[in-house]
Amino acid sequence: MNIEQVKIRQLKMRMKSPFKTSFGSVQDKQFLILEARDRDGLTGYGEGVAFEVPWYTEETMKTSWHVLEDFLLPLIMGKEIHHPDMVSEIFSSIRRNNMAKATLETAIWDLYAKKQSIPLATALGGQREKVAVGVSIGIQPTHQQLYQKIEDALEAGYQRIKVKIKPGEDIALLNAIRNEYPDVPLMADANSCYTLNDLALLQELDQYGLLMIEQPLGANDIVQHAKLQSQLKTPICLDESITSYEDAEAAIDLGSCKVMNIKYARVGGLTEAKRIHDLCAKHEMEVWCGGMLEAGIGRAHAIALSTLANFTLPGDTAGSTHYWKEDIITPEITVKNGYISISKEPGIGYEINHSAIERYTVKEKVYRANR
Ligand SMILES: O=C(O)CCC(=O)C1=CC=C[C@@H](O)[C@@H]1C(=O)O
Ligand SMILES: [Mg+2]
Repeated sequence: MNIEQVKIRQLKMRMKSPFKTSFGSVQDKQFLILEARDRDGLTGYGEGVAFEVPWYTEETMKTSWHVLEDFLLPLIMGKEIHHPDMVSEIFSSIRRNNMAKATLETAIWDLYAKKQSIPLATALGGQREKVAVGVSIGIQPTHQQLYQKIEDALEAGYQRIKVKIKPGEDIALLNAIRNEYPDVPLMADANSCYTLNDLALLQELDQYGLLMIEQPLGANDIVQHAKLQSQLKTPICLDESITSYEDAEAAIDLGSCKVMNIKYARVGGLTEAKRIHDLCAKHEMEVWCGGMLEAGIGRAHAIALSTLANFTLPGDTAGSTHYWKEDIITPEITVKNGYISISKEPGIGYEINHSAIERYTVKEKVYRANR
């Protein structure tokens, strides 16, 4: 592969309803799409998942664009790239900025798979023909509205329900859900809103039979989670804290979690996500694929990743209609009986809905390799 042209677009897409967490709310989602074309005229696509506000990680859509334009594209364009695994090595001189890196790295994985005429899932070493899917439900204005969302999700076949909790909306909320749905596979995501001072409260959550509690403590913490896990029955799942293979290694060594949420964008791309997956498999730690409220291109990458053997738990890879009136890929991603079937088409396995992309684009810029 030799990338001769890259187009970065900023898209603005309205979600069907706002997605609210302990740190903020999003409805008009703005994000990047990157198209990387190589000398043979084939194009790979990546999605930049950083939000407009740095509340999940330190990156934003704008920092991603800046880092791509000024640092990452110059390292890649016009260079011979034999395999996408080379990309993370090439990027190693640039610290962190993982979501920016993943935007370009995933486009190169898509391009690579298209060049080989194989599905991206196969290129990554995935073997599943379908992947199990759960759903993540943001904080709702009332319990009734939350129940309605849970009903809809169960009806659509989703295999587990994830709800968001925060101080003041935790015990009472889970209690209410468990009264209505005693047996539903349920987990709670705290997005780092507790500290070890909340130990007693977190221990109270043990009674609700949660599959896991996601990221209860600090977004960068690995040490305190180990202390907490040793005093909780509920398995801890780390999300924000795991930004690299080394973080995953430390969390396994210290016993900071029993489950890991792998988001390829949070760790800098599919190659690093695969390494973390393999490490977890070696240590018999189950993993699942997290989501970033992506549109179809980012979702397709996450779904391909989820075909690896140790993604044994349902991921946050809800189908297109869960968030969007119209997705930017065709066909749209559909969930049947709790599973998404893996496309046999080359690359991400979905066509790009160019007319939708054009309509949602608010800004774009083209970059060409210097010859
Ligand atoms: O993409 C999805 O469907 C799941 C989204 C989701 O739960 C999250 C996306 C982004 C930030 C967080 O709020 C949250 C998470 O922490 O996993
Ligand atoms: Mg999370």
